[in-house]
Amino acid sequence: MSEENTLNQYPDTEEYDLVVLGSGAAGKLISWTLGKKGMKIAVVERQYVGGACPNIACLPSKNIIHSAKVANYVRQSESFGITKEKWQIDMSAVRERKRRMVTDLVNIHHDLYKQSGVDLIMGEGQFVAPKTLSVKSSNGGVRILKGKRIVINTGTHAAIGTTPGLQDANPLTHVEALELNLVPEHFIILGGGFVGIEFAQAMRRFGSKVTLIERNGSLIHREDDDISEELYNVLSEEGVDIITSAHIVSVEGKSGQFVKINYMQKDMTKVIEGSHLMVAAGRIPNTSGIGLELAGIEVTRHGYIKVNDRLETTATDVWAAGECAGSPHFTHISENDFHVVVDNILGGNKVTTGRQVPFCMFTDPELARIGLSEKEAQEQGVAYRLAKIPFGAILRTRTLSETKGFMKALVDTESDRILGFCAFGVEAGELLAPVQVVMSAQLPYTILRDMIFSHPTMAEGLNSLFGSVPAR
Ligand SMILES: Cc1cc2nc3c(=O)[nH]c(=O)nc-3n(C[C@H](O)[C@H](O)[C@H](O)COP(=O)(O)OP(=O)(O)OC[C@H]3O[C@@H](n4cnc5c(N)ncnc54)[C@H](O)[C@@H]3O)c2cc1C
Ligand SMILES: NC(=O)c1ccc[n+]([C@@H]2O[C@H](COP(=O)([O-])OP(=O)(O)OC[C@H]3O[C@@H](n4cnc5c(N)ncnc54)[C@H](O)[C@@H]3O)[C@@H](O)[C@H]2O)c1
Repeated sequence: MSEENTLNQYPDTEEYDLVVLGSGAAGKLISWTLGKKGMKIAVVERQYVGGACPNIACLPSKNIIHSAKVANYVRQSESFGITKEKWQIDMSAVRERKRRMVTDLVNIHHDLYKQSGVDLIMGEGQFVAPKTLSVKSSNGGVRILKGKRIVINTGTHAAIGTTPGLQDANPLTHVEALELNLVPEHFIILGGGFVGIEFAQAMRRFGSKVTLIERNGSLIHREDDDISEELYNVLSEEGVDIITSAHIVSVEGKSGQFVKINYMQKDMTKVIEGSHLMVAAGRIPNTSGIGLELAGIEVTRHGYIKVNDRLETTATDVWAAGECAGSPHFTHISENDFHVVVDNILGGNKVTTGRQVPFCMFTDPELARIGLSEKEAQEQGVAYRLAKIPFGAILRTRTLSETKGFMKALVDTESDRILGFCAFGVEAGELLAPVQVVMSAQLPYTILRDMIFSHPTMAEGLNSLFGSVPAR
């Protein structure tokens, strides 16, 4: 549709310098940054002010996971010399702590929108023409917004799949699981990836019987085998039942009452029954039904918005950022997408190519990784020297009674550059940062080997790890 036709069809169109569809990590930061520079900006958000991270994903899940960790400490308190009489889990109070945090975070977001002068418009947005969106609010009102530029940051949602009976079982996703006000009797989780694993440990620590079902031969199957095995051991020791190589055939019952999972494992038909069912089987981009085709915006085979390394879509002056653009599914990456888009809107040429993608899975202990894994190095034919030490070798872990796990580093055989680092142990996520800095500055591993770190801190482990790199 031509610009003239659009204006004829929608005479009340409101004009903006920039319209952002979806207020995820990238979208909100782009809007606040450019809003403060004087651009006239509208952000369209249908439900979650600030996006998934503060409302239904990273932060509330880590809040609940921390309550579960406290429960675990209380359970083991005698081993720390603290005796207890009676204790119990009050899931309503657990949920209340999480809800208070979310409310505080949402209020902070509202303040930041006000300070930046950005119009936050609550409603469901969809394209009706190039760079033109209709926004339907919950009270039925419709507004038409046209942007000189558009950023799409609509995120993803949990994939439920087409397994017979699964939809009808009303399974929980992470959204509903974070709102539980009781401890499920038997919590079954489909999917042994990040979401499934983090929830499995937390719910077990609250006292549920937990069964984690994964279709691949191991948990987080893309990681190195020693990591998957150690994780399996940690979860099993805590009493999580893990079923791998399972093909779910059908589901019966309703989550919250009674569910029955019929599955095949090694050509055998098996059944598992429980009280609650959660699906954590991957993500689907929020890109269908939003009129992308009316705006010249193409999607990939998997429904992600097609972008180049500047995050430009197939339509001029339209960018996509975060998960909907197929960027790695982490908040810090969506935040990095914000830098790429803002830089490009302001005339720069920042790209996504070659950026670091660190991650931390918030099990206890944590799993953190940056750069190449051994699997990836082998697949790519990259030669490496391997250093690996148990977490028990770090004296700090002894003071905490948290000696489980190990860390390893891959160092280039020709130079002293660090190719990859992986830690599965207490505070692993915090150990990632110094290694990343060294990698990013292209410094030799010997910097970490020889650095004087305070004693007794976890960082001392980096002296030991890099002290064990085989000589060239
Ligand atoms: C349980 C869980 C835990 C996680 N934990 C972590 C973690 O610890 N660390 C980490 O880095 N990552 C974590 N992630 C991933 C992380 O949440 C996402 O990568 C992150 O939120 C980035 O999302 P985004 O910017 O792409 O968009 P989102 O934050 O998903 O925002 C998209 C927004 O667009 C809105 N929207 C969608 N369609 C429309 C429409 N048509 N009209 C109006 N609004 C619309 C949505 O309501 C939403 O608010 C977790 C994910 C899950 C599910
Ligand atoms: N700490 C963090 O940073 C964090 C935490 C949670 C989520 N996330 C992000 O969110 C993304 C999505 O997480 P996720 O766990 O939903 O997806 P995922 O892709 O990480 O894991 C999904 C798992 O479900 C399995 N699966 C799929 N269908 C199945 C079926 N029918 N039966 C059994 N198993 C099945 C897959 O094989 C896979 O192992 C993650 O990849 C990650 O990027 C990050």
